[in-house]
Amino acid sequence: MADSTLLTVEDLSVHFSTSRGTAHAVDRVSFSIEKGETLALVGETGCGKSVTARSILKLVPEPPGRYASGSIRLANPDGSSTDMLAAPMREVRAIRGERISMIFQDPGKALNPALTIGRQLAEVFGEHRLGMILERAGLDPDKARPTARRIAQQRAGATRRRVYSLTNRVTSRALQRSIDEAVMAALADTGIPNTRKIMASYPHELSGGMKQRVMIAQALACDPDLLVADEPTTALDVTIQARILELIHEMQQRRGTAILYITHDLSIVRQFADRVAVMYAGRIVESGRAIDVLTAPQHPYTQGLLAAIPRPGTPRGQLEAIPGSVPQLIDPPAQCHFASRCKWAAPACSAAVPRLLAVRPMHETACFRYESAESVGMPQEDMPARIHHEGATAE
Ligand SMILES: Nc1ncnc2c1ncn2[C@@H]1O[C@H](COP(=O)(O)OP(=O)(O)OP(=O)(O)O)[C@@H](O)[C@H]1O
Repeated sequence: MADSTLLTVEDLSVHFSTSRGTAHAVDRVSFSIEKGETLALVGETGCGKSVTARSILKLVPEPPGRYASGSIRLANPDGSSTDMLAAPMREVRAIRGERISMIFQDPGKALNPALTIGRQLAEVFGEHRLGMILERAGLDPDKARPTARRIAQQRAGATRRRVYSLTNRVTSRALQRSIDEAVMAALADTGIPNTRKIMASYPHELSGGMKQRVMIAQALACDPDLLVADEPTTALDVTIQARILELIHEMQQRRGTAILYITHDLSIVRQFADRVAVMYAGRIVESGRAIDVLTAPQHPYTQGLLAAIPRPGTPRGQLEAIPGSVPQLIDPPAQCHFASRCKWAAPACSAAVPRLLAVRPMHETACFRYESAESVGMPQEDMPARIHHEGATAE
């Protein structure tokens, strides 16, 4: 693992047992994330983005899921690495929240139904942002650190009497005020009005959009090395979306956080991602720097996705949608999954799985058009013809 690499996913396959057979939700996926960079994972619904994201935190339910192959290695500060799939659960749990945090599509899963919002966020702040809390309270970190932890625990459920038995009353009040202020500010940052009322509420008392914002505030407060954001803003209106993206960006600047951003929205990729990986039917079919993939896409699927984006001034009905739908993932045949939807498909495409091949530095695509006929063992006439795309430099 290079010094600058934070996470390396290698040959990851995740299968689900279903009554109809084995669903190959993620099929031999490899990618890496550098420290501080934003990698966007894009693709249509059902192509395996969320399962990939959950695998990083080892959150795929087993059964029905199963990690069929691969490793997910997180670089440690001492130069070693932890394979999230092989590490003991105790170690995986310690990494969740502390080094990798996740914003889920469904906020319900990330919040504890039994605690008020104020209490669960206080715990996160007490655990992960203690330095900032102490500074704001005007306290000496060396003396006040254990006290602050206890107070955060108390806010998160321990008994008041126990905390007061352990702490000095004045320090305790200053800290509690500081934690509450930090929590309120974090909630207000995500556009939540009336933060005091929200802090006193339980998750079930909040709307979906409100819960989503609480979860985002919680994930950002963890100050992780890696934030995995799975369509974090889909349920939110456009102004709030822009604010959330700004907050994520601010944290990245402050902390050097790496981000895996999962989205359908290619305009977000354009604005925020350094690199992009395009997934189709469980596999990565193209990856590269965002600018290269967006301006000179090489895979017919990526080209189709980009052609389907509505542009200002495009008359209705003139958008090029990709014909057909994502194929079955149950016991899939060993072939290019996109062949049935591809206008350049040739016999070679149904005979084998295309490998990811560099078409220029840092830009790879899995399409037989970039293979030579000899390497695939096909007659030239059975190979798909290469096409030239505007801006492409690959021959
Ligand atoms: N618990 C499960 N049991 C069976 N199949 C599952 C399970 N979870 C996911 N899958 C399958 O894995 C495939 C990938 O799903 P995934 O949620 O990763 O897609 P996605 O690209 O994130 O889509 P979306 O954008 O809609 O979330 C889908 O075909 C889905 O049906």
